[in-house]
Amino acid sequence: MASPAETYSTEKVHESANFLKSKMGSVKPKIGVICGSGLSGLGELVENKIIIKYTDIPSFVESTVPGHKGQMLFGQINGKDVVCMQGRFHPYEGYPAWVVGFPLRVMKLLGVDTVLATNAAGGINPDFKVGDFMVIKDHISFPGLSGFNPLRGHNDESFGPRFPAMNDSYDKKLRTLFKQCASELGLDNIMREGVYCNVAGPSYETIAELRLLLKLGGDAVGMSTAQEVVTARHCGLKVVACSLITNECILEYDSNKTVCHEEVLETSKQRAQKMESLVSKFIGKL
Ligand SMILES: O=P(O)(O)O[C@H]1O[C@H](CO)[C@@H](O)[C@H]1O
Ligand code: HPA
Repeated sequence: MASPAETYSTEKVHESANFLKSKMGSVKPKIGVICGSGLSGLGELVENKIIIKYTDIPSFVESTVPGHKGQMLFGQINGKDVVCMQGRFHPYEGYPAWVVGFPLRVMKLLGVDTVLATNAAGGINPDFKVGDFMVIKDHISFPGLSGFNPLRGHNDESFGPRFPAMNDSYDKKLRTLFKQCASELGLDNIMREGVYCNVAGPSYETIAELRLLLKLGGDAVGMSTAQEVVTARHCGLKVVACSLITNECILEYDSNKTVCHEEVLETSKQRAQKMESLVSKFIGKL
């Protein structure tokens, strides 16, 4: 079993990438896909799959969350070479922020230039419905704002600058293309765009916290993605990201509803096929 490296080192990221290069055969991925909770089915789109368990990759850690398979796939989606993370790492699993972002630097070294991240998220915006897709326009990362930033510590200049800009994190042209693909598939009625609030988890939010997120301009909430996006943007990868709204956020004290991970996984299962069609079409157009 791979154990988490104590601190980030340039050698370790090169070691992981070199290991993967020795396994990925003739695949030359320019596109990296990250599967969110319950969305591992996106990996089924990968043809001529080469499968590598995270636990076999030097300096990778374990994926411990149900709905995250914990393996890296190489192959083709809709004719394009891809690397696909079937499962991601979350800060609440106990991993430092840089460990959560580590695979993005590995992807960069593998030749990736565009990352498509997916996630499961709660819908804060009252107009959103369970089962909607939300292309992410921007994020608010509460862990990031309070110091849990994947770039904290020594800056590896070989990847990017000490103070990278994040105002253009979610690529406008890719967002437009993603929405256009949704239109072509007749998914306009479930396609939204909005701000993803990244919280630390693993407890879901209180009503007062959700009301705060709504007031701050958040449309959806989840416990991932921001650390990956910050790491990706730091090293110049383009990013497009899509949330699946898997559950309603409870904003009223007299509600008798609640949220649980089983509901999250169930919604993901129900929407898996639509997400797969959308991702496949989008990748085909990159
Ligand atoms: O963001 P992903 O990995 O899709 O998963 C989301 O679903 C889990 C909670 O149900 C949390 O891990 C949250 O971040
Ligand atoms: N809150 C936080 N993370 C989540 C949620 C939620 O409601 N749904 C899926 N991931």
